[in-house]
Amino acid sequence: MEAQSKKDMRRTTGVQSQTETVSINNSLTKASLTLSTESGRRGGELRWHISNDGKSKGERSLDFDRDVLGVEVKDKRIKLKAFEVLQKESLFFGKGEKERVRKDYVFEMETEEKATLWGRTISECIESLGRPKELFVIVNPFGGKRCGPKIFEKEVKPLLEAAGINFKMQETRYGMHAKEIAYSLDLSKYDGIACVSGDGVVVEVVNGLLKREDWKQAITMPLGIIPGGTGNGMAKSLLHSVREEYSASNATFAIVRGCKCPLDVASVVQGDKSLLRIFGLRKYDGKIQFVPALGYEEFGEPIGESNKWKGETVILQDAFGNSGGSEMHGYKGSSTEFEESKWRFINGPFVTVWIQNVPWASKDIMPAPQAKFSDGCLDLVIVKDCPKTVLLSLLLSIRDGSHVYSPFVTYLKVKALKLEPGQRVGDPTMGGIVDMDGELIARGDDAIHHDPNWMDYGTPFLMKVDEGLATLFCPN
Ligand SMILES: Nc1ncnc2c1ncn2[C@@H]1O[C@H](COP(=O)(O)OP(=O)(O)OP(=O)(O)O)[C@@H](O)[C@H]1O
Repeated sequence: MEAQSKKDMRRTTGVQSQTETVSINNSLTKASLTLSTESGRRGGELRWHISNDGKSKGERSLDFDRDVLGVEVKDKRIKLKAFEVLQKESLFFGKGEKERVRKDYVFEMETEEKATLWGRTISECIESLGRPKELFVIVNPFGGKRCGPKIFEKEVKPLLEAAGINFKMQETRYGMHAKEIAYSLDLSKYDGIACVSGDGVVVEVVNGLLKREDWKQAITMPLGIIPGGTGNGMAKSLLHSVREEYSASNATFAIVRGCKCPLDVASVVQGDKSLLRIFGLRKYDGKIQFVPALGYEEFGEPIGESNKWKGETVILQDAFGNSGGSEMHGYKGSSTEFEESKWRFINGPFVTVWIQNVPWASKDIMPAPQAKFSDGCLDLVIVKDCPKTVLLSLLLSIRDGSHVYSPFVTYLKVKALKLEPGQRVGDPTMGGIVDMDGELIARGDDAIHHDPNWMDYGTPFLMKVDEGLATLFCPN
């Protein structure tokens, strides 16, 4: 009989179910273990009756993919380590974002053999989901409110342990350390790199991977983002897309589950300097030239032949910021040429220009509601010069993305973009500030301290996108 059950459970297509008597909290009930195979992916759930004083109180179930971190068997007992959804009810809007809670369910089977068999079956089912087994975790102790190490200890580590994921954790010791780590890490030992940080450290990791000789392979390493900084637009964008509550533990669970999605990588070129960035040029005054994406060809004005953008030679810096010249290895930026494309332009004055690849710039600012992780486009959001009262309401509406309906906002998708920084709006003697992922990269005023790493404010920037070059762990 047991051999037969085992054989049934191991069939690889369709749906199989088996029911057993189990004891939960000293009360006997029936539980069904169901396995299914859909498009080669195995799924499964455990479902059981709840009763009180002999009266049925309905059913409960745990889906191994969506709700369970791991399983443990001891003697006749099976422990399912769950991280299950509690649907929060919002007073005004019905169902709110999904909140998860950590809970263990212990099922006592009739015999040790039955517990071993079900435990093994559940464990095999979870293993077939393609979850990571070994993770490298980078923690920025100086990100945001400097809570990275605490977030790791309290929220990340317990979930990784419950899921049986081995990890090596390293705190960054100085700026750009994450880039160095990604540059030299033995990637063959890991199934992913998780960052407990803001978006800045994730960008460093992408840049570090792209500087490697083996960058083509290295950039396929899945990256996980657990919010621990001030600018956590990526984590917010990922969780919000599936209505999951924005939290470090939900972001960790997305990594545990092992679903992946592609991520566009934007390269930014300025003469012989170059930066690779995922998204996020936040403030800019001046002129914009662009190659519109399909469906956005009517935006702006056409550029005459004589003013056409000619492109620039891409010479990247090496992993640690030194210009390497032609002998340098690593990724050389997007190779798509736009010289023959139909460039268009929009001139200022602008109040703000946002260039995003993800909808959220931080946990409560959504400048680009239409942005997609991997559509090969940059979302360009231009706030034109407008009265101060309008600007104030725009700044408020940017929290839910409704600013895009304002007549003072132009929103379009572009394939390539050239920025020519101009003077600050309202003060022709001052230049603006170019800020990327919250990091100052160029400024046009007479700053007392001029950082040698800043780009030249007067020289145009060219941005291009490499569609789906990197890979992210995502919640679904
Ligand atoms: N130990 C450290 N000491 C100083 N700087 C560090 C350290 N570790 C990382 N950094 C730098 O901190 C910067 C910001 O990191 P991160 O994105 O994690 O946090 P953040 O709070 O969102 O920051 P920001 O809002 O400034 O982008 C990165 O540029 C990184 O190089």
